[in-house]
Amino acid sequence: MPKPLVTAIESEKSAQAAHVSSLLRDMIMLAKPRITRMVVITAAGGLFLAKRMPETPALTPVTIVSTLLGLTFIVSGANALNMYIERDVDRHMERTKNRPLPAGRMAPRFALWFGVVLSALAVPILAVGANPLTALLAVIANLMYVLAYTPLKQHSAWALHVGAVPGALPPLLGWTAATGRIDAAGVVLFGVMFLWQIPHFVAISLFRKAEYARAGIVVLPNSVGELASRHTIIRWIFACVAASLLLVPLGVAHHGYLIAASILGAVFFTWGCYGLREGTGVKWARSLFGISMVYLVLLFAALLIDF
Ligand code: HEM
Ligand SMILES: CC(C)=CCC/C(C)=C/CC/C(C)=C/COP(=O)(O)OP(=O)(O)O
Repeated sequence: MPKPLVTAIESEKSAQAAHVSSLLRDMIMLAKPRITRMVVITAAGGLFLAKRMPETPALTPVTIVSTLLGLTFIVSGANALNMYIERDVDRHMERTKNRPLPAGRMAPRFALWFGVVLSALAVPILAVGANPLTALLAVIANLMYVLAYTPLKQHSAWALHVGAVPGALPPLLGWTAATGRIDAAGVVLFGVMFLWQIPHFVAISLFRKAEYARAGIVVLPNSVGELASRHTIIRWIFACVAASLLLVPLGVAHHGYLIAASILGAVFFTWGCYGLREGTGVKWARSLFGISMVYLVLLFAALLIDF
């Protein structure tokens, strides 16, 4: 075979390989992998915590794998559908403009089908591998995120409270996957997650308020102002920390958790209050966002380790 033909075939093959790997990267990007991973960690928290209850049936590997896989699929599907709906809005924000759809690397129909297929696949996995209640709640979370939260973002800062419902459901889904029931402790886990999301996102919207304004997304700092937003952060951190302690009287967590949750809560709350000082601007808001992540990871770790 003459050399130029071999070279042409090889370069064609390497172009195809590059195309496949870039498509795979974009499919992963559609799923918002870091948020999805964190959501699945909170679901795993609910699952393993419920296992501690004496009346919980033994957790089988099938239940564990189906719950975590089904949730990964349904959350990834929800994220892809959110990106499909927001493909034009995402073009206006620095943080989102390089996503596959606004950057023009992927056809919108592909993202739509990717989201629909992943979400649909999750339903039998959750219904059979865990139970129908878990599948039903997961579908509600998916629909609320895609059809209620996502369009509402353009119209009202209350979208945050709507989006916080699907965001808070995963630990309860972990709980129902293990127990087949909605119990008080599962509801408290839902409550902690719900309350945590308000300071998490108000902090983000403080350091990205100009971007959100440009994209036409209504966020608290642009509707009620900076100071009121900082007060909001403090109130919701307080409620979140108080709710986290309720797991102790409910008997699912013990002294080790109580100490850890109190210390973590005190740090989170103190840092929230620090935002009321003169001159704490974007840098503080960014640090509070970082602290919100560390708080959540360590709170769930303390819950699972407990002693
Ligand atoms: C209404 C609820 C929520 C809203 C509006 C929201 C919004 C956001 C936004 C806009 C970012 C990007 C921050 C930036 O870099 O500028 C972000 C990051 C993040 N969020 Fe949330 N979030 C919510 C709920 C959640 C939930 C429930 C979880 C998980 C349990 C979560 C986990 C994360 C993680 C891990 C990151 C960092 C991701 C990264 O570095 O790409 N969020 N969130
Ligand atoms: C079980 C199930 C299906 C749960 C759905 C859970 C889910 C995807 C939670 C994330 C919560 C959330 C509102 C994220 C931000 O979206 P955004 O649109 O504000 O973020 P963006 O601006 O980065 O697109």
